[in-house]
Amino acid sequence: MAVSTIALYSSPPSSVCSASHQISSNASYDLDVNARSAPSASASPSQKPLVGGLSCLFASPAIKSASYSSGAEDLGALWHDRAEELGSSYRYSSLTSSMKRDQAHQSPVSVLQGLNNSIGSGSRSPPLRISADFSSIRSGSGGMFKGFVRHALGSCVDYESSPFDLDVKDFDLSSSSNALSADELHFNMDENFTAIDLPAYAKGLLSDAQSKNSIFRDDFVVKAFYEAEKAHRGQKRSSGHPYLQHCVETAILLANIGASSTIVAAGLLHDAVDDSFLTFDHISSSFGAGVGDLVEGVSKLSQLSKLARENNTACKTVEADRLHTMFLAMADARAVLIKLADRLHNMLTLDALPLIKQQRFAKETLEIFVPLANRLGISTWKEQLENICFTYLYPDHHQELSSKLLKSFDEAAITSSLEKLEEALKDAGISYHCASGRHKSLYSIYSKMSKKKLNMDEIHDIHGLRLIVESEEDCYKALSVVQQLWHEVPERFKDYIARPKCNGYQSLHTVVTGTDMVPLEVQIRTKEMHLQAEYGLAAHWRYKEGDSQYSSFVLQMVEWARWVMTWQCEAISKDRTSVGFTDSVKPPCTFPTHSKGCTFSWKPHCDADGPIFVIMIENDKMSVQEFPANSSVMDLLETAGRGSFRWMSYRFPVKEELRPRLNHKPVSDPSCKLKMGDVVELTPAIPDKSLVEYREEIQRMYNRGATPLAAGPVASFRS
Ligand SMILES: Nc1nc2c(ncn2[C@@H]2O[C@H](COP(=O)(O)OP(=O)(O)OP(=O)(O)O)[C@@H](O)[C@H]2O)c(=O)[nH]1
Ligand SMILES: Nc1ncnc2c1ncn2[C@@H]1O[C@H](COP(=O)(O)OP(=O)(O)OP(=O)(O)O)[C@@H](O)[C@H]1O
Repeated sequence: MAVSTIALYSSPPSSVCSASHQISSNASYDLDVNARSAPSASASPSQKPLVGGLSCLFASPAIKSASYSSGAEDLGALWHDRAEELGSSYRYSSLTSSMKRDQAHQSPVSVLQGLNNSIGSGSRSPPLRISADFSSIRSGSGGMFKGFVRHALGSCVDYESSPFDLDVKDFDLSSSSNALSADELHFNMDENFTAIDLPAYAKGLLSDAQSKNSIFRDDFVVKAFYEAEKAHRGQKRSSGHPYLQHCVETAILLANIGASSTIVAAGLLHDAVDDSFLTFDHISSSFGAGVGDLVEGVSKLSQLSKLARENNTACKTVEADRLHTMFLAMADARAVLIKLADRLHNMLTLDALPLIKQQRFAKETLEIFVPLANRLGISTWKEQLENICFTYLYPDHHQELSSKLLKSFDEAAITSSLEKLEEALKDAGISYHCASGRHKSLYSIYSKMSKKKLNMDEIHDIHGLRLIVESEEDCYKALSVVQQLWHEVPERFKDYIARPKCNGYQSLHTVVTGTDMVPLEVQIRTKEMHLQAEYGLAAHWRYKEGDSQYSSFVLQMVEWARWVMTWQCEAISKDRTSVGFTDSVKPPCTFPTHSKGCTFSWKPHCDADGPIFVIMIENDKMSVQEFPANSSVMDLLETAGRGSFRWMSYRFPVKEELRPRLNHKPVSDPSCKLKMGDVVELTPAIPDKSLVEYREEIQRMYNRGATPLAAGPVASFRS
């Protein structure tokens, strides 16, 4: 079966998203990544197919606005960095907690809490390839980070005096202009649970989501929408837009890559616990532990990301690498996906924040989230994130490059070249699996120019075609078709089939002068070679990360995470099956279930000695530490202790006693085992002031030649 895909961006960029389209040379050559999407005049950015590595080329705020007409720009720039901006943006109203709870009880969602719990068994639509019973997955405490989160958020919640104060006219919901009216909202749940219970702006959001993706008509997802509305009622983002809008846009991004209803529901609820009185347990009991665990996982990732951002942790390569690994290994890979969608929407609406914060978030996104999207193989999101970061971090370079490229991007040339190639292949009787074309993204061009010290004319793959054929022989036959169609640029031919790269990468590359003299890089490979180039040793994510030496632990984990993505996201799964990847029905390695039974979490079974990465906070400084498998808190204290012999100048080591807290709770049993992503805070048992006094006392004694006494305050030290 052949699949033709071209995903391009129009110039001017206002049609970037709606220009995504496919060419089916045969009706059965369908690669409909938006299978569930309702027809929509304005496709969202994430409706672009993943095949071919799509790029969002123009990420400047103005252009973004033009591009994301389906919703994102309507939010304006609304990101509220909850933990950082609480004072300025959120406030408590005069409502007391109990009043808030009462209010919650009267909300439509309380009606739902009595619904049959089977609704909470995860997805109404069955998982794509393997059926999984999420209801059997329990989260344990369900609130490990809750105290931490509460503490961090402080007075973050802005409860309006009336949940219905918000009126649709207060918000720019132009994205809903073509949406259904509230009366037409689709759901079919409890008869007491009607659209009338929703404030007008929320009805607009729901109908808008339903018009974009039919998964928002799924009862389970609608129920999650109501719960999210209840949780965020009255809350606004920095720009004044309702917080719920962010949750819905995050969920739409997930829906548009074909995520299951469990993931979409968790996307709607991803901030519900951190920002309201809802608990993980409540979410688990209402929606099943699958959703509860995901929301908890996202919350934990958010906290770690905030810590890392505040400490600028990821600026060090080693720690950044550890963070990438930790993020993937500590949580269900689907939680990482939700966190990425959350970050993408926040980046799309970054304008509302002050410059310094825009840059801090852009830097963190580039250091942590882009590599995660790369590792998960979500290339559309990766490229959008990169391009947005580029705009904020290097506005001058971005401006310069985009103005040059505006002139040279020629997607019409790619479309016509692809058509021409397909026609010629047909005439020559060469069958192929997939033919695709892509523009290189602005940021990718910028990176390549910086890394290789090239100017723009020296980048030959700004426009590229890729052909996946059946056999090696067909590769060469197709090459000669290409050579007959166009002029080859001298010295640009590479035969990585005859001479594979060290990592095993195989493909034929040539650069031709295509239609209108646009240089066109053509890659030709078999599907086995392609799988190697996407998922194997020569995987694109590894190629893009450079020369890193990965432990088998990291490699297995990424492979696992990608497999989960394939399994859980229709679009990615179609991408793989279009080139004949059939192994996606089973994990690439025999992984056991997660300790709490979660089949989506990675566990280093194949390599039981894989390291554990732990966040250590000592003297208010955060670091990511690596420990061998099965290490305990005691082992960590030993390591920390080694760095804590503070007064070596006294010629005897004095180590302050450290009081560890594990995930915000005092440690009662230091032999307890550390887990990936644990946060260990080390605080001296002795207050700072006393330490100074003790130090002076010891110094005095030492000067007098006396032995430090074991009695009194000095007893608090142990060497
Ligand atoms: N997945 C994967 N792709 C690769 C690898 N090496 C090269 N490629 C692809 O091949 C393209 C060009 O590779 P080469 O022909 O070797 O070109 P180059 O010398 O690296 O640079 P240019 O010729 O300037 O593009 C890259 O843009 C990638 O798309 C690899 O190890 N893995
Ligand atoms: N000629 C091509 N045709 C179709 N897709 C391509 C082509 N070259 C690369 N791609 C895909 O485009 C996506 C974006 O790749 P990107 O342009 O960032 O890097 P690259 O071209 O693969 O590498 P480099 O920047 O080192 O040349 C990836 O999914 C990649 O596999």
